Amino acid sequence: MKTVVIGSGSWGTALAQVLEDNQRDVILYGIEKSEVDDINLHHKNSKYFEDVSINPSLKATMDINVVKEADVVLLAVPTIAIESICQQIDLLLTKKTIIVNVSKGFHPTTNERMSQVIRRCISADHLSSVVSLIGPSHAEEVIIRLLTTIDAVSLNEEDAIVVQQLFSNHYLRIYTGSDEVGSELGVAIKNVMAIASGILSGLGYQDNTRAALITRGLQEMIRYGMAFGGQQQTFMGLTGIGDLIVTCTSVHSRNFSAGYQIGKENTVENFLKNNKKTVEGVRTAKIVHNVSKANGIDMPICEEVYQILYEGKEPKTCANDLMLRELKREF
Ligand SMILES: NC(=O)C1=CN([C@@H]2O[C@H](COP(=O)(O)OP(=O)(O)OC[C@H]3O[C@@H](n4cnc5c(N)ncnc54)[C@H](O)[C@@H]3O)[C@@H](O)[C@H]2O)C=CC1
Ligand SMILES: O=C(CO)COP(=O)(O)O
Repeated sequence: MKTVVIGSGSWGTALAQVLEDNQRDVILYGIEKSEVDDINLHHKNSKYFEDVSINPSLKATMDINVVKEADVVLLAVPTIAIESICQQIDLLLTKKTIIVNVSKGFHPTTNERMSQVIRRCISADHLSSVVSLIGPSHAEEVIIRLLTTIDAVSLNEEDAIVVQQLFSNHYLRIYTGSDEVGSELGVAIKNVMAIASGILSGLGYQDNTRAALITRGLQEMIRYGMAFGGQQQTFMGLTGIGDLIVTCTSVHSRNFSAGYQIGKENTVENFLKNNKKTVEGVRTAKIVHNVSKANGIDMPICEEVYQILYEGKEPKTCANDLMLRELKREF
């Protein structure tokens, strides 16, 4: 099985190393010469992983033609680049390929989930199926082989098992799943909750507040997910509560860190001016705002995050407004 990992950023590098560790036939494709050279020449990807040596057998390339012979192509690029990369590789693929998606979020203008974008852009002749490899997994920990569990979610169970077998090893355990809607919505919306969690920490709130945020945030994820056909049970799993916990509590999380800065400064201004990192929750907050309004889904935490990011509302006021909403039963 020849696998091409597209995207020499943090997650692409960590997952390509998993395959190299598993002695699979893998190559990493990148568009940044500095990243590709760093991997090939120094066995590092210093931009993302300071002082971490990666498996010296892992090779990277800037030649996109490597996808021609691929059986599996894993897309490890931000959601905003998924459509263009799919259009690009569809011209090169020569057989039915398993496309593995690891991005968490939505298409920036159509609001489609990632697997919907991939199915739209890769022609049927070139697509075996889409498998989403998603769950609680910071690249910074997978690259140093710390124990991690995630899901291979697909409408095609056979392909989900292929991906499960390909990636599983002593430090990465893959479960399979078939609730594509619930899983993809869970991992997308948890990024908005992670921004909220960071904001609350930045404002100085502590453990009680974070527990409340995670618990009530999960309820919003379930409400939104079930409105579009996701199964409640999925939100109790790795792509629901699992990913929500890791992202809302970790300093590795770029979404949490963005929120922390915004909360600490009690304004979004500097973050919007200076951020260069992949913070998927920012665009997701806008999409969740638009879609929940259009469909009458009550998403109070996501709405306050949207107000902070896009309407310039003060974080302190948002926290206060959430607390002073009309009182109600928990369930
Ligand atoms: N970093 C992590 O721990 C995890 C990230 N993810 C998700 O994975 C996705 C990718 O994120 P990261 O790897 O973290 O981002 P990153 O910011 O670390 O790296 C992104 C990489 O994509 C490359 N890229 C951008 N456009 C491209 C294109 N058109 N063709 C080829 N390469 C292109 C960039 O050059 C860069 O190397 C995001 O949706 C993120 O939410 C999911 C789980 C864990
Ligand atoms: O999705 C992730 C962990 O599961 C990565 O989170 P961040 O994008 O916030 O770093």
